[in-house]
Amino acid sequence: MKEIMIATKNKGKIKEFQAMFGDDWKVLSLLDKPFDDIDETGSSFEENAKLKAETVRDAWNCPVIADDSGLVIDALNGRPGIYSARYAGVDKDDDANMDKVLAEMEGIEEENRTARFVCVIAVATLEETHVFHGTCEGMIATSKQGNNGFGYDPIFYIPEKRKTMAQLSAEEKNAISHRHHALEKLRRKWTDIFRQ
Ligand SMILES: O=P(O)(O)OP(=O)(O)OP(=O)(O)OC[C@H]1O[C@@H](n2cnc3c(O)ncnc32)[C@H](O)[C@@H]1O
Ligand SMILES: [Mg+2]
Repeated sequence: MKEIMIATKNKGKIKEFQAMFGDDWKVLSLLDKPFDDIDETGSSFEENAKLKAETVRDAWNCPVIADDSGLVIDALNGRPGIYSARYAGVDKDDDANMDKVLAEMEGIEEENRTARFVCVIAVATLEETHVFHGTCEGMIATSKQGNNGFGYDPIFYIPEKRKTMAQLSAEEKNAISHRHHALEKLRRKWTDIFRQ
């Protein structure tokens, strides 16, 4: 089976990448092969995605993919943005992060609740690094709904589906998500990048 290393410790991302790559691939992550936490010191999704992919590539000398993603809310001037994982202070407390967003969005009218998920995938080969951007448009709900997915999915409402991202099945999310769109762009370049 073909293997690909994704420099992440996020179980939600790992599950989605495995589903999107399919059964021909074994998706490996930093949960399979431990790596010290990487400080996300970049000032954009792109910088942080590159940082994660290149740090692990340099350490292990093999091609590495990384994903930096987050929620961009218009009414909050783009916050939480690159700080999505640590928005409420403690790193990766999804409930606290969503509560903070819901509190900040209180009283904001429906038409001003527009937001998007952004995903930047960086592919660091031994020679160079490529980046691919994907977005998914939606609105910030007024309460949490649904149990699927991860992160901010319960408060991300998709008007076309009349559901939050967390109310979609994994298949439905993986057909429309920011991660899906970025991965599709990578797919189109895959043979150029890996020459295989
Ligand atoms: O850095 P790694 O190890 O990959 O894992 P992470 O969780 O820290 O990932 P990021 O630094 O990219 O932070 C992204 C945060 O944005 C949120 N997020 C990203 N993709 C999401 C998705 O598909 N659905 C809901 N929330 C998402 C989620 O809260 C993540 O923790
Ligand atoms: Mg992170």
